Amino acid sequence: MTQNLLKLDFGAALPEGGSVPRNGSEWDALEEALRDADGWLRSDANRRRDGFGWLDLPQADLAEVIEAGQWLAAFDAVIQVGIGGSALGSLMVANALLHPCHNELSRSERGPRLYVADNADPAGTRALWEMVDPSRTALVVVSKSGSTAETMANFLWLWENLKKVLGEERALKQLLVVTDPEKGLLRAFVAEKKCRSLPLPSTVGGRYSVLSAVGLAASAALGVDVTDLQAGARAMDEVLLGAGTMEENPAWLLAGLHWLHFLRGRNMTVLMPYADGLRDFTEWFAQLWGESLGKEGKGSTPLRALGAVDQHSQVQLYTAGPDDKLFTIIDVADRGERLILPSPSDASLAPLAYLGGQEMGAMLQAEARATAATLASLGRPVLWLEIPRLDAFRLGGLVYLYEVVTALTGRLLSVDPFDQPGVEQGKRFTYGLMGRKGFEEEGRKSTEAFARIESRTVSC
Ligand SMILES: O=P(O)(O)OC[C@H]1O[C@](O)(CO)[C@@H](O)[C@@H]1O
Repeated sequence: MTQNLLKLDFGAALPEGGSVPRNGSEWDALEEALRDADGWLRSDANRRRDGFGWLDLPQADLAEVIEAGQWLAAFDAVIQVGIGGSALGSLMVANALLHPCHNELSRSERGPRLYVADNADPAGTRALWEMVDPSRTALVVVSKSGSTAETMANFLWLWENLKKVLGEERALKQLLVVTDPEKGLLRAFVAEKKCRSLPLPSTVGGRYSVLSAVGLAASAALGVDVTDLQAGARAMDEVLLGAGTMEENPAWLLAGLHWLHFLRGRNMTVLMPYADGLRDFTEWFAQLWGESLGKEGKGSTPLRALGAVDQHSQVQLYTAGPDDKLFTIIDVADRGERLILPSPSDASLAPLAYLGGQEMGAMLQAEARATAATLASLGRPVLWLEIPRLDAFRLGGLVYLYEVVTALTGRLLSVDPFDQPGVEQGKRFTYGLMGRKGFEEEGRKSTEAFARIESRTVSC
């Protein structure tokens, strides 16, 4: 039974551009491997293991999250402090479902403005603080580990300033902490201060946490129907559970095609939605894909693109550069918004008559089709992923789909899609360079390694 979640056209993404090979072929072997990978992902043995907890989020009770969202909605502004998986999810949901204008922070007619402090850049943090009225602002600090330096730096500075303006007692009433239910520095802070908190289940990894309080609390405050978002993920899960071939199962298909193109040297994947609202979906995907699969020298590079914007920036490379990419063009069939273009009234603009009477969204869709057709005509592997409209239900489905695709692809690559050991060295070097006690050796090693970089210089 279709759930009207999406349509995925893959005719031009089959290796060698041919039909689906059968009978003991590479495709059959791959399908078998995907069946195993799916079994591994959904096995009872793994279900409670670290990293697998996101599979349960579509069924989770959202009462606490919705209550927190209602509490946050009473403020004029919500500052979410977090980085990576502790920020990208909220940004993606808010920018997809509310005012999808990629040059401005999310806001909704009804709810508060959402500000996301997701970098330790003093200019950004100061500017953000100066945009809000502290007495009408809630601070939401999100960190699974509770110790990420950038998040803690922003939290310390914003929390101390909030306390300075409001006094601790009142400031505590405007604070929400989202972190591990048992461990970590922030959990200790909650215990000490008895402030509001929501758990990020310990079996859920940061980049797989958008359908938890991490992505949903602020989204709910802005008026996003988080119940519908979750229902979309559940509907996608039902589709995937009921589909036992690559042609029926969009997760197996996407994971399988990425694998087949890896083997053929295409280790970059371009996600190019033709909708401003999905710009941050590509940012969210980039962390999910890159941090899950980039291991042991394997993995594929996620390239963020936005249609039609990157037609005027990257498409030259996509059409005439190296044939090392798999493309996914995402289109939204019904954009809701309609802008009919006027016929030019100025004589000098007469050559634009072809635009007159056109609907801008139809033009954007024509551009999406034209880009996909161009790539296909050049033999570049391209997928066409179409969602009926960009609403909470479809976004929930898309999010869950890509989480499953990423986990299955990790299994095919024989890497652990749920850890990220490669990020730790940089953090230790940072602590060393900042003079953190116990990291002296890391500081020395980092300075030594950096000396190689600055051993040769040209400056002007
Ligand atoms: O939620 P935390 O623990 O602050 O981590 C933030 C992000 O940093 C990382 O650990 C990478 O350094 C990501 O995996 C994670 O999403």
